[in-house]
Amino acid sequence: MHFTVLGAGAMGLRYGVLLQEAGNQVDFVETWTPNLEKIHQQGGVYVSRDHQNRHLVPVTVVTPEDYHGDPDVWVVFTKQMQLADFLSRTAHAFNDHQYVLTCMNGMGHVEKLLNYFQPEKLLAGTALVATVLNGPGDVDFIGARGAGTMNLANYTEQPDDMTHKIVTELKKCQFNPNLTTNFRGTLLAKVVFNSVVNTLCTLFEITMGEFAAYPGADDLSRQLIDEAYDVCERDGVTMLNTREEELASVNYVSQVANPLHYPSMYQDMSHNRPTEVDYINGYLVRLGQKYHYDAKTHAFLTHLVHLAETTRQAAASSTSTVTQKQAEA
Ligand SMILES: NC(=O)C1=CN([C@@H]2O[C@H](COP(=O)(O)OP(=O)(O)OC[C@H]3O[C@@H](n4cnc5c(N)ncnc54)[C@H](OP(=O)(O)O)[C@@H]3O)[C@@H](O)[C@H]2O)C=CC1
Ligand SMILES: CC(C)(CO)C(=O)C(=O)O
Repeated sequence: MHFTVLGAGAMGLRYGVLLQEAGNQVDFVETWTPNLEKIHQQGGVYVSRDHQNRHLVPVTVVTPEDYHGDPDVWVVFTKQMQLADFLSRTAHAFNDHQYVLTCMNGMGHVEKLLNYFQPEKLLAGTALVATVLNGPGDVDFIGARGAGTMNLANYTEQPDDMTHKIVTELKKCQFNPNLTTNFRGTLLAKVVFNSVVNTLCTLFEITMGEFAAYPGADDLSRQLIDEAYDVCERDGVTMLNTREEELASVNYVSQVANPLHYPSMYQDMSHNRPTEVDYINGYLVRLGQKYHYDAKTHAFLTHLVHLAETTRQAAASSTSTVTQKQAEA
């Protein structure tokens, strides 16, 4: 099959490189110039697994404007706030027979994708796998091959032949895909998970294992899970897990699967980039407001993340002003 990956960052590279290794034709489309330039200059991307075996994998990557292929499936892995720009710049290459698959965190992407793709060709899901971009053209797949899992569902909740073909290719890559027929329940399970783990680990600059080792972690998780479930249930979503199962999943992924991982939100915060919090905790707050439900803890955490972003960005820009003045003196 022919896959084109929109976003050659951490997760885009993980999916694209493994789909390519499984025998598919894979192209990448990227808007981040340093990444494009580095990959062109190196003749590919450096791939490691758990910081080991760093090796060069040849990949084809171009800007949206230079892309004129016609893939069977688009695989979309941008940050939520980058997606609208990616889509409008690549729109000339989209058509009605193409499928689109995304496992981005947060909510907001589905509506944007539906502006370009047929509802019956949209598959979305979640990826319980950690990946780190060390820098342009250099990616680290965290966790042993086949250790992670993913869930996916058709927007229409009606799998067709192509859905099964896509699942077969994902299986070959050992992504362990679980196909469900509950679209919103599948996506929101990960939003709830990320609203606890990504947000708290980011605020306290700790790994998932350090969070789970805190004796009060279950109390913190329960409060956020309860509020999130109160919101989702008001919206009529059939959640995949019970509240207790969701807590068990937070603990399993944090203690066993990825104890040493700093979630992707931390990776953004620590590099003074904006985070996806408005699409995770912020999404739950806005959804609650539709039903006059005040998701107070999620609102508070959303503010705390923005406060930390603002503080860090102000500190970074004052350091760069001082450095510039020293250079000029
Ligand atoms: N990483 C993970 O483990 C997981 C991520 N996801 C989700 O997948 C989607 C894609 O995320 P992900 O693949 O992590 O993100 P990316 O690796 O694609 O993010 C890279 C973006 O960050 C910015 N950036 C700038 N400088 C650097 C640098 N030195 N190193 C890395 N990035 C830099 C660039 O954007 P700019 O120039 O605009 O700053 C770049 O486009 C998101 O929705 C995410 O939540 C889901 C599961 C796991
Ligand atoms: C790897 C995982 C599951 C950890 O929360 C993730 O989604 C992230 O880092 O954003």
